[in-house]
Amino acid sequence: MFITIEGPEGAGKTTVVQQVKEKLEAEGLAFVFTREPGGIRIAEKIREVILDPEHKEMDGRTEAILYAAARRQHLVEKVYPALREGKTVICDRFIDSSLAYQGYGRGLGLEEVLTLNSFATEGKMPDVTIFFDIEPEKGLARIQQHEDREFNRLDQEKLEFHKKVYEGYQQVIDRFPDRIIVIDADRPIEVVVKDVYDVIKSRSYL
Ligand SMILES: Nc1ncnc2c1ncn2[C@@H]1O[C@H](COP(=O)(O)OP(=O)(O)OP(=O)(O)O)[C@@H](O)[C@H]1O
Ligand SMILES: Cc1cn([C@H]2C[C@H](O)[C@@H](COP(=O)(O)O)O2)c(=O)[nH]c1=O
Repeated sequence: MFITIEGPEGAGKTTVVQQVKEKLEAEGLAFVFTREPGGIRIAEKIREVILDPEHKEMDGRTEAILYAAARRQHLVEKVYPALREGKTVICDRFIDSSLAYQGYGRGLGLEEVLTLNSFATEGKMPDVTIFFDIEPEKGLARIQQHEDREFNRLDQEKLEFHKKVYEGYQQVIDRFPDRIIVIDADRPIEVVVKDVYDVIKSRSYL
């Protein structure tokens, strides 16, 4: 199974996935946890280039291509080998982030970004995607409460951009209703952790 986690900034993806990971590892289950952009050396370097707040001049298409390049390398080096070994891969963000952020947020268009990514992934899509649903204002407020968090180039975009990304996600959910499971992320962490754990456990052993 290839499971992806999606949602706006500050939705709680990283926090919840970490707690779910601890629960699953305690049960001795063979899951691989990873993230995009990143997860392997080359993709982490691409991540630094994309998210560096100093790179304000980055063009939207350049951004989309860099995400797709990081995705390609991550799939080939980490995701496919794990799937071939029969492991379930849980990835924090994947193609839907590109559709929402670059396709809608940057206005490049869903079809164009899908085409670009189809080249990078050779059509590979997640088996299941868990969408952390929270209004962008609330997600941003969460991350702003934490002074120690570094604000990357995308975090620093105006609220208007994040609202477009959120609308983009709604379009993506409408486009792929069978794959995407929406979870209300505006609830206490332990409740969200339980929902995500239940989905992962049930979907991994179908
Ligand atoms: N359900 C929740 N209720 C309240 N606060 C939460 C909840 N989930 C996460 N948080 C807090 O919100 C902040 C953002 O969480 P986290 O970094 O996990 O979000 P994220 O979705 O990974 O964000 P990003 O995509 O921007 O990296 C953290 O300080 C975290 O402790
Ligand atoms: C995969 C992917 C990510 N993004 C954006 C979303 C976030 O703003 C950052 C990643 O930071 P996180 O703290 O790890 O969530 O990158 C994007 O715009 N397009 C993508 O394809």
